[in-house]
Amino acid sequence: MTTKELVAQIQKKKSFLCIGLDVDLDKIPSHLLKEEDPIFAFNKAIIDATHHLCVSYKPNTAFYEAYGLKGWKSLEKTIHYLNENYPEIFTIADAKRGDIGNTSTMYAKAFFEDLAFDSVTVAPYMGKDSVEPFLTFKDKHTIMLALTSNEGAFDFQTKKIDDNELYKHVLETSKSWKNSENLMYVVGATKAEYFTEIRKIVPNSFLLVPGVGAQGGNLQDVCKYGLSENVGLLINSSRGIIYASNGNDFAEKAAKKALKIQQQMKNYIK
Ligand SMILES: O=c1ccn([C@@H]2O[C@H](COP(=O)(O)O)[C@@H](O)[C@H]2O)c(=O)[nH]1
Repeated sequence: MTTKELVAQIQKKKSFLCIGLDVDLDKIPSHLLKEEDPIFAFNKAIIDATHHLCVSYKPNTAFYEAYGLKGWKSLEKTIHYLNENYPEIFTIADAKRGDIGNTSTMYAKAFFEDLAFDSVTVAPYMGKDSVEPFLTFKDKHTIMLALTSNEGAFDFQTKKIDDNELYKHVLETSKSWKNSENLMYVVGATKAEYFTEIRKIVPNSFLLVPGVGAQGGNLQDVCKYGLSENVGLLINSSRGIIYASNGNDFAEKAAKKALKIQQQMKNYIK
């Protein structure tokens, strides 16, 4: 998917919501456990109930890898279901990959070609040659960790090197990489006070913003400091939406939560 198509969806749906599909078998309604593939059954119901309220879904691959081959099959079924039934949705594999060049190429093939995701999250720690292989794929997007939502972000990301914080070096340096137009960045909603500085470095890039809901990030603050001319934000909520209920009404309750966020988002879209 191109960035232009993503922006058009945001304008059409008046939403920049990304729903996280972080499926934990201990948390889903017990009646689904009788299904042949409970993870896929859960995802399908959530997607069917919420697709009109969001522009993106983000399965975190950890929640699938944890169940071995069966989990990977559920991930594959989920991305196929999305691509076949809701091709307008921007899909994110939250896998946080990145390695030496030839290995990164294989990661990129796995997520962009085999699974056909629109984007994948990548860690910047190994530098240019670990990220550039992802950037060569046309109309695919590489979402690089910049300033993460967790407390540990302060261990390294905000430490100063030559008078500037590490996350600023990550943003600035990555702009010079080949095909950098295919980059987006992860910035945590819990770090709203940093968005002004971040926008000075990447005024137009899309930012994937996790941390609203269960982690306490605030949608209003993120919008105040993070919105760009093209909206430029994908705000993610996972547990706050998908586990709104663990009864028979789980999908309906998830849709209610998503609607509440979308109703706030529409006020920010011109
Ligand atoms: O900085 C980051 C990067 C990734 N995440 C991921 O986003 C979701 C958030 O889930 P919630 O349930 O809405 O808290 C999850 O998959 C994280 O691994 C993040 O939270 N922060």
